[in-house]
Amino acid sequence: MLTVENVTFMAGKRVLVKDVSFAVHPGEILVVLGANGAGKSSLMRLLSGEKEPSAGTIHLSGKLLNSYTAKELALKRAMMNQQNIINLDFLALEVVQMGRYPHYRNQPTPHDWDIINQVMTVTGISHLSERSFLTLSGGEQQRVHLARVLAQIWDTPEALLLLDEPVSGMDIQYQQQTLALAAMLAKKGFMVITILHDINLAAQYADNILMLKNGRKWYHGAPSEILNTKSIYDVFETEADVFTNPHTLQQLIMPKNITHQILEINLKTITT
Ligand SMILES: Nc1ncnc2c1ncn2[C@@H]1O[C@H](COP(=O)(O)OP(=O)(O)OP(=O)(O)O)[C@@H](O)[C@H]1O
Repeated sequence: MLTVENVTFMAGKRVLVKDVSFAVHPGEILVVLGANGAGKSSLMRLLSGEKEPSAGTIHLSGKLLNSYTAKELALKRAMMNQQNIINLDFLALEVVQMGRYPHYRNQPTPHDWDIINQVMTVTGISHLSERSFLTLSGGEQQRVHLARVLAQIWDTPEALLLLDEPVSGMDIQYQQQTLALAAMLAKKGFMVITILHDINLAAQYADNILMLKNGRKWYHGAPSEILNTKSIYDVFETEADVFTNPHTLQQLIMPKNITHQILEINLKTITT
């Protein structure tokens, strides 16, 4: 279980995360939503142990997150960052292999290779294994990074999987596959926390949603409880219609067309 209690994070005098509390249980997929600059990535950096809270505590499996050694943490949580920059000329296979580094000494064992092959299959990148990472498209690179992160924790159920905008560069097929995979891992006992910008994907795949605004927890609960016109306006300052999909009973969010507002602004600029 992951327990976040009254966590605040400051960079200098700037408050990026303010007094946030929530818990995630094994088997749960939590989606973090919020406007640009709301503090989502800052929160993820705290949950991964990359940054320490300025106040409050984070416990992973009952132990204070910051008391884990780097090696222990590498076996208990994996994080896919928003920007994964690799400038060296590695093969896609070598990038995925990096995810297994914490598990072996000199060479990957047959078990490690088995996992590397499995994660490359489920992320649809087996055919890219001998390609130079630098020559891959944005969406392909993202899937290679996802495979690398999955390789790290694939054989550790109850591990914490942190995904910061994992599907942003992916086409609709891989968006669905990636989130279905995350949901499947949650069902196997992993704790999955993912930042998404697409509220419809959140409605489709989240067990719970955490909506942040100005670094604070604004809403937290099941999609059916918290996704509505008011919460979307509160958090995104955007008017949207929220329907219920008659087949799945999940929310469908349709932002209102605001072309007329933009035209008004442009018109004013042009005529002054
Ligand atoms: N080191 C820092 N020093 C000062 N301000 C920072 C620092 N890091 C982030 N910020 C600011 O804190 C706010 C939250 O940033 P964060 O990256 O967590 O937002 P986010 O919700 O992930 O946004 P996005 O959706 O655009 O990725 C932003 O306004 C950002 O400019």
